[in-house]
Amino acid sequence: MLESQDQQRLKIAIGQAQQLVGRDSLVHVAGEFANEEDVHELASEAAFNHVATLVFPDSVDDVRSFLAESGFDTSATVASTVVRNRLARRYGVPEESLEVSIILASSRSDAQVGVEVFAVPRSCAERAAPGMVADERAHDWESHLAWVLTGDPERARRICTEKMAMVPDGGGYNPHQDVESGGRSVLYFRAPVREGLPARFELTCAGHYPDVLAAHIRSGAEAPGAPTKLLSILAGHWAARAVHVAVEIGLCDVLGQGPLTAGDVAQQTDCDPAAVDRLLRYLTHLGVVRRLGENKYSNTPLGALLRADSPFSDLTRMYGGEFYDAWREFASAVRTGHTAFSHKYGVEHFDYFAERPTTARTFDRSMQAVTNLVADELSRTFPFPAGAMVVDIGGGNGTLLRAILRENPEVSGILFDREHVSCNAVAEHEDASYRSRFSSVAGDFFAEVPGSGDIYLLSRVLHDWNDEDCVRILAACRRACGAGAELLVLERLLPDAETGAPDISLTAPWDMQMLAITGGRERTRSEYGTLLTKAGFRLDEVRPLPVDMNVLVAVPAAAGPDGQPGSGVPSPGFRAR
Ligand SMILES: C[S@@+](CC[C@H](N)C(=O)[O-])C[C@H]1O[C@@H](n2cnc3c(N)ncnc32)[C@H](O)[C@@H]1O
Repeated sequence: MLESQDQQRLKIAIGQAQQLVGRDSLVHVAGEFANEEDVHELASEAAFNHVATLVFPDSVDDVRSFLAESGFDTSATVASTVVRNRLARRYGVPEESLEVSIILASSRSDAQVGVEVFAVPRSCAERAAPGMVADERAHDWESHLAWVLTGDPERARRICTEKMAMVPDGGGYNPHQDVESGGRSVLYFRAPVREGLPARFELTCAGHYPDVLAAHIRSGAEAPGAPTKLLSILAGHWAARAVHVAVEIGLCDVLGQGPLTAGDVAQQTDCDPAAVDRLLRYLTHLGVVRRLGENKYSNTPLGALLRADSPFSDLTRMYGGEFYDAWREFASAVRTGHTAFSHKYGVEHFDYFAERPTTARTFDRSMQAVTNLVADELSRTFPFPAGAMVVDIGGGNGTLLRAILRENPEVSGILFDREHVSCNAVAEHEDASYRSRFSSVAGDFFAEVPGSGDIYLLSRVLHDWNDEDCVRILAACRRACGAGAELLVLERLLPDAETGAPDISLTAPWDMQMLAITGGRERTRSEYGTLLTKAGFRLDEVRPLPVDMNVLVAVPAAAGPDGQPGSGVPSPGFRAR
């Protein structure tokens, strides 16, 4: 069924499309810029194509039926990648948890009246991110107007930004669309708000224009919004502090019991009512909480992640605690190349944890936040073969190994980590159903790692270390593993420079975290390939995982480290596929 809000949304999109069809539609939306000669020229080279909107039906067929009843023919459904990615980022959920379909529709009476509908089944949206439906309906972030260009895209881009006060808002190239014309390029803009029209514009044209796209994406950072953007960057640590304080005072825990007023929250957290009122307003702005009727607040999906039962609350404590204090010394890290952490505490962070059991536990739990998001997908991508022995090197408290052992009842696992970490981990797995298949070994991965493995895991270990140390860790794995073993390296990847695409992933900020805290770095695929080769492995393939993570699959090369023959005990030759 289509709820009345969605019916209304589709009716509005159809009405706008009917209104905009025709040669002068761009002039129509140009508002105070409608008299510019250039705008008229651009309008003559830009055919209105569609109005896009997002709805939450029971099923995609409900959208088709509604459009058919409204006099529209619909195309085959296509899976969306761009809108799905944006929604996943906005709500902090894995992309895989969202089904987003695209339905293109054109009016039977005038084929130029086009509507593009993004449809997310309501049950899927509510399951993945409770509150998404209401948020999207309230803010209308995904609606846009689209034109197809026949003229020069660079000229069009300049007219839009210089003559129509539009702000570049990303773009892309899809080689799979319009294949016979060399693919399709898309430029996105944010436009001055015009009463009743979406504030996002899309210009598309056949062909690939890498220089135009690069200039457009670059200028997004330099556009008239730059001062505002700079101010919000400078205020970035206020956001991190506010979220950290929300965790410290247990704000999201009390809101987890149900909607509360600022006064209730202040009372239950033992804080100043006026200050909490203002904090809640800022947390609303950040999307952590949402304001309901009767001056009550509730957690958004983001706020729910900050409750004490979520490892993200431990991550927040780490980032807002020792790591935040270390970041004050970031200038020293940039000047010397040595970690800000060691400047602050006089010792590197893993040694610091070894001396402080409580902080170490918080760190180990904090690692679970991301590991939980990738563990299931890894188990799905690699059906670990029955009888295999999985060795998780630097496996922390065993979250990843636990997911693998639960999912694969015929698989056994060894958790390998430093003494203080593996001791804690054993206790955590004591009552688990897979206990008889789980063992924990303490040691130092620079010296030696367990030798009986068929599949070795290095999850978010290598990015903690410099190249030289990585080769030492990998070489220890290479010495331990037999010819038929496999090594799975889980890491984020920096883009290889030659793609020229802007890096909007989480990898670049995390590279700074590695510089400040661990002394390691994030790397490109080819940089990991080089390290693996040096240690006697061959990088075979890379597969994506949620939250910008990847699994790099490597196998022992014929020669061992630095060209020496491998010396590991031969394994039975299990393959993780
Ligand atoms: C960033 S954590 C990753 C934890 C886990 N693999 C995950 O992905 O959630 C890095 C791990 O390496 C471990 N580690 C650091 N130095 C080590 C060493 N010399 N030998 C063994 N483990 C070490 C740390 O204790 C920590 O658990």
